[in-house]
Amino acid sequence: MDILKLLSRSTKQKIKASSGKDGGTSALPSAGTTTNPQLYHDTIPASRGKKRKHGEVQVADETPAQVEEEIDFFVSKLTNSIPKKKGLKNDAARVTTKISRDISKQTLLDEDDCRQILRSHRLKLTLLSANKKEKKPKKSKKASKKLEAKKDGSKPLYPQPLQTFGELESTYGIAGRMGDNLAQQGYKIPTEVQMGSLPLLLRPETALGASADFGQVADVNLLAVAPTGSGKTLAFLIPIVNAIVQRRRISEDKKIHELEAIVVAPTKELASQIVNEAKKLSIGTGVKVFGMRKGMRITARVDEEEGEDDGSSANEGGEEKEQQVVKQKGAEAPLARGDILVTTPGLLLNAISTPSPDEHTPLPNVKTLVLDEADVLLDPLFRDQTLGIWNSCTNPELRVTLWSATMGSNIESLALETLHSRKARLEIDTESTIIRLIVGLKDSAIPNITHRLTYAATEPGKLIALRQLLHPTAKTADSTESLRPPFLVFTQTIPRAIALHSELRYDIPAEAGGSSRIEVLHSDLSDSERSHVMSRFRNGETWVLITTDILSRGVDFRGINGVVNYDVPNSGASYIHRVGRTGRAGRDGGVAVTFYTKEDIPYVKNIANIIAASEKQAGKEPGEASVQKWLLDALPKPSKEQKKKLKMHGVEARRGGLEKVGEGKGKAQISTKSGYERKLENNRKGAILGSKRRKFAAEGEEKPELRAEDSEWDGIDE
Ligand SMILES: Nc1ncnc2c1ncn2[C@@H]1O[C@H](COP(=O)(O)OP(=O)(O)OP(=O)(O)O)[C@@H](O)[C@H]1O
Repeated sequence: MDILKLLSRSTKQKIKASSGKDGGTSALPSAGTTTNPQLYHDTIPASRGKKRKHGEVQVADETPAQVEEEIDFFVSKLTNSIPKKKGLKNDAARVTTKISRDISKQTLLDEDDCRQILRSHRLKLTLLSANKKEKKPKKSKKASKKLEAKKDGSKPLYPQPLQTFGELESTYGIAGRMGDNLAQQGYKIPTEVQMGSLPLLLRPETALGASADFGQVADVNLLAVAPTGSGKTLAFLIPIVNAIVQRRRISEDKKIHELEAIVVAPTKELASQIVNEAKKLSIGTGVKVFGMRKGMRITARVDEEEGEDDGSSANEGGEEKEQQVVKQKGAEAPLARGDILVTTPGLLLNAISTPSPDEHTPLPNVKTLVLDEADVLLDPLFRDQTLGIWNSCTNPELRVTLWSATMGSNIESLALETLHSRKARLEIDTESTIIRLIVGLKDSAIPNITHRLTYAATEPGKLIALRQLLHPTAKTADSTESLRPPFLVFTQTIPRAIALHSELRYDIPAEAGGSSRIEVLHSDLSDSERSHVMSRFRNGETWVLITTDILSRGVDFRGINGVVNYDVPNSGASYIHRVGRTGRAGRDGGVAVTFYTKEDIPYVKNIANIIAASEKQAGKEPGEASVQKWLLDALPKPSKEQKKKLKMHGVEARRGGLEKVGEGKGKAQISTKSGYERKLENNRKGAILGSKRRKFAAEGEEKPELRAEDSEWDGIDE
């Protein structure tokens, strides 16, 4: 079925590739081709990149040609689902693994080669130290910069880059079964963030080799800033799963599961995606992964025989092997079992809360804490919840890794401070360091998508423009105005998403599936509705998904052709994450359309700058730029105050619902509260209920029931 044909009501359409190398429909992310997943592979001078032994260096560009992978958004992908039986079924995958293993049986690179390869992939690694900066005498800007680099202890690092997945086994000692699982899923070439982080997290002493002149290689903490869709999930999961597999290998009782790693993510959708990825990686390893659920008890240690928990559902009943129950929440509360817990911060914090508001029950066995979308998790609104979890991890060997495509420098210093103060509190006498890994240009949108910044003048103008994207007409036969499904549409608020959905639900002709092809997802829906909408969109039953910023971060839909910012995002970071839902894993052909009206003019310069930087990275000539220089110059620069207001409340004029076309002045003002205010209100309600509950608990009375919406933080929304 040709969706576009049906959507355009049989209007003939010529699909023009936006940026694909091979032209035609194949350049669309959902149309089938995937290129090298790496975004940056500048050439290395011929004299560089040689191994000291075994001749030629196996730089990523020279790895065996990547097999073009057919992606059909409308057919659920086999390798994306968890195979029911253990073991490799695919001979080709076995052969690939074997080849990669053989390739990588080589010695390590010297520092100079490492530097060249890291540079060619635009990887920058720096060791940051929590040592307080000393006051500097005033000097020229240049001189004082140099001085700071010395005094704050930061130092460039050139660790071994991971060049093939085969090296994971041969050089970094990951379990063979994990290697097989990676091959089975078709991973061949590591992305940049995987190249830079995996050696460090798996075997820092090997990765840093002679360059490791700092003492604390054992507890490498990492802050990674890498583009959207660049494979950060795998980069943080491989080391966690591997560490658990290795520890379990030498453990006397293999049936005991300790909670060893926690992954915190801002939304339920992202958390459940991570659970799924972790399970795929752990097949056949004995590692148990589970997602946090409301009311779950956390135990530090559980015997496998006490009941099976495949992690997909909470396990009822069961007794703890050891009396290390973190929180007793009633006999019928499900017991969380496993080695890796994936959670939103509110859910876990609730599970470990104690009668004292400043204290949480410790999680002594947790050795790795991962903050995915760390900049959101450490944003003032959610900071207390995240730091509450961080500080509850009392293991002296705790390693913390922070990941995002955007990271303010305040997050860096907050992370360093937290490491430092935690160590001081636990009287750990080692230096607090973080290795910062930056891939490409920090805080920028991916270079492999096409951006369109479209002036729609008014709200009705936006609706007309969106309909135009849905119903390409003969006049726009070059398809520059059309957008091929599947695509995502972002609005500023929940009411606007709902209103937009009801505006458009009959825009898809019945013969193309009708209103069932357009859906809406937001945090006011129940958990089951949310996961139902997600799976329908993932397997291609829904073509257009209208949503809020709840889906702007981390969520990975493999074959999305486009993103429409129906409402201008609240910040530059939000733009980067929203548009990063397309063009994943280096795929070409994604389109990001942003509508703006006269109300948005004070705020769009930021977005225009991000687009310009992204296009510059992509090597576009000034003539090809989608934002002309005159527009960049003409747009007003928002003040700090304006930016702050926008981030907190969104565009003022849009804080209600969607203005109904043709209704004149009678606007459909559905709500006057911004998402931020609603969250604050919810958090406040939650805090009041929480303190009431603690009071009751302290007095031995029955606690008041915590309602779902109070007990759980839904993450960023609106
Ligand atoms: N080495 C690889 N080769 C090919 N595909 C990969 C590789 N690593 C990851 N991927 C795929 O890339 C996609 C994006 O990965 P992932 O969701 O981890 O990105 P991310 O960096 O976390 O993005 P975001 O910043 O949006 O959260 C996934 O579909 C994943 O399977």
